[in-house]
Amino acid sequence: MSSLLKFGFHDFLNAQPLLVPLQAAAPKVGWELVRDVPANLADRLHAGELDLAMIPSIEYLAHADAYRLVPGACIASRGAVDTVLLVTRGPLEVVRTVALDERSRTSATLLRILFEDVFPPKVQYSRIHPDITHMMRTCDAALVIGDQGFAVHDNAEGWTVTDLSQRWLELTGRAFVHAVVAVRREAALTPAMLKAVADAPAQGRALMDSIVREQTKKTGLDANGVRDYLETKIIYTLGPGEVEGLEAFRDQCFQKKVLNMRPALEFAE
Ligand SMILES: C=C(O[C@@H]1C=C(C(=O)O)C=C[C@H]1O)C(=O)O
Repeated sequence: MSSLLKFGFHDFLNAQPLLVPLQAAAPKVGWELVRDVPANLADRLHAGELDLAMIPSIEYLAHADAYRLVPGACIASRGAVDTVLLVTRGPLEVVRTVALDERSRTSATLLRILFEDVFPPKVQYSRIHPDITHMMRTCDAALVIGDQGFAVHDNAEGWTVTDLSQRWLELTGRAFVHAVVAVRREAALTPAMLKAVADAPAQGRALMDSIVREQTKKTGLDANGVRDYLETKIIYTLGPGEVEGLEAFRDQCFQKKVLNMRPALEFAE
């Protein structure tokens, strides 16, 4: 009897509609869920400590030779997502230093792609703990992802907030794929595992009332806001439009030399 596969997942609000059904499936399909922040999950999958994981999409693209995509589920958005935000004080042309949320890999890359021609040359990036007050005290701008994003919308400091997914849509006309489920090539997924991932978006939708109730309690956010975010901002199904968005991101990364090849997307089966 083989041991349980280790399946890494982040714990942001946006992950809950996938995380809840995948956790419920664990005893039946034989995986153990491991929680960590997205950047750490990427490093742990790369090191072979995890067999599969929801990782930043740039990490899948950068290591496509070692991974396959698990079909059916992702974290994507089309237009304003509300939680992947560039916060700036003053005009963009004078930005010299940018604090990057240390948990992010995809949004940090998207930021460079979107703002390369807008920021003055030689902008300095540093990865730091996602505390917006600290970030803005130490840098001219900050990239915030995940639940921390909710806190910056109505800031009293007069900061300008730019939604990166909205910018991406304006630039490309496409959805943006923030994170995907990647599996190491040597790990074999059973048909039950593949089905559990593919079914997770629909199951998450069916469980939405209880997820909204629980997450409202946990985060202290407004219940309608939580529901709107999970039901209308985040896209959980990796469909043809999301695959096109991921390919467009890959192509932009290749053009801007963030990637040194244009890997074909290969799915686990
Ligand atoms: C939509 C979001 O996408 C997240 C962004 C990630 C990244 O920048 O690497 C990783 C996981 C995603 O859940 C968010 O942060 O709210």
